[in-house]
Amino acid sequence: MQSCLLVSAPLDADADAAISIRGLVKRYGDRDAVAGLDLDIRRGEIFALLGPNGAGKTTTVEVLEGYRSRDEGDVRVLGQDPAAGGRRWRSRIGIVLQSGAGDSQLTCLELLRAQAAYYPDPRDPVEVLELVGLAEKAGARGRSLSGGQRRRLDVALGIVGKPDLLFLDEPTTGFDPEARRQFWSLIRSLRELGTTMLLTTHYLDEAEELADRVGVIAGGRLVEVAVPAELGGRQAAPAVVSWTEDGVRRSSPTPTPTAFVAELAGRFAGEVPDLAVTRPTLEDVYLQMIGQPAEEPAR
Ligand SMILES: Nc1ncnc2c1ncn2[C@@H]1O[C@H](COP(=O)(O)OP(=O)(O)OP(=O)(O)O)[C@@H](O)[C@H]1O
Repeated sequence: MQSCLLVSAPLDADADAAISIRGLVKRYGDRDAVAGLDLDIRRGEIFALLGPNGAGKTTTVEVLEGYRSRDEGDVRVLGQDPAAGGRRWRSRIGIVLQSGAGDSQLTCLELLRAQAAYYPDPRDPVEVLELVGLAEKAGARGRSLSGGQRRRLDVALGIVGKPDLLFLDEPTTGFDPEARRQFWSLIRSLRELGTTMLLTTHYLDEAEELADRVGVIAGGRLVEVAVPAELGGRQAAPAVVSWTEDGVRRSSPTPTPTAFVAELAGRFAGEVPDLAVTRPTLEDVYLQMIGQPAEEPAR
């Protein structure tokens, strides 16, 4: 039995993973929007899918949600093929789309109650409003909410069914910095409750802050999957030590920054002016991976 599993594991989707994808292909006409994608997302994990516009993120996620057909490949979401997922399977999945239900005439609580009625074992709508920080807006109509509050309502609607797996599509677009931080803390609370999350985002700091692992997709292919700190060999990349000397900003890459700084400190006999030790950011390695320069050239 064991040897059989070992032989077949690389080819077959993993039924124990929250999401397992093998050889996914989706074509629009003669164009491959997704061109042979393999990925496993573990239960309880927060996974961020990164990629430039048109990379294939939405197409992939829609296949996983059961809203888009595929041309090739084996896909399992919570152990089911989403193309054949029934009502019971769907009730275990939550989806937070880019544009939500914020314009509704119903109040927040009414909306949540209506949504909860579709699920066999929903969360208490009042508790969900508290969890997303909208308790005081229970009686407010969706259209009276601010942009950030509407997004929280979208998340509330996505989680009221107590999903095992939550899809979040660019959840914090348009948030102010404080609202984003509050939202991140909400996502962490959901993780503590055991929810697996697949997040697409264009914010690299968001991926770094939240994700256990990130996957970079470009041209319909997965370029790399790694924990954020290790993407693109970041951890092993040489540090860059920068300082100011004789009024000039200097910098030097070094594999041994501690020794380098000690030597500098000796030379300056005390504080090294404007000393900084940096390593490539997630954004640096991401832009390199997708073939973009780290900084836009001046026009
Ligand atoms: N319904 C469709 N018909 C034809 N082509 C499509 C369709 N949907 C997507 N595409 C194409 O498939 C490719 C992948 O699109 P997709 O929306 O999956 O990218 P994305 O990574 O989600 O982009 P974004 O970051 O802009 O949301 C793009 O070239 C897009 O133009």
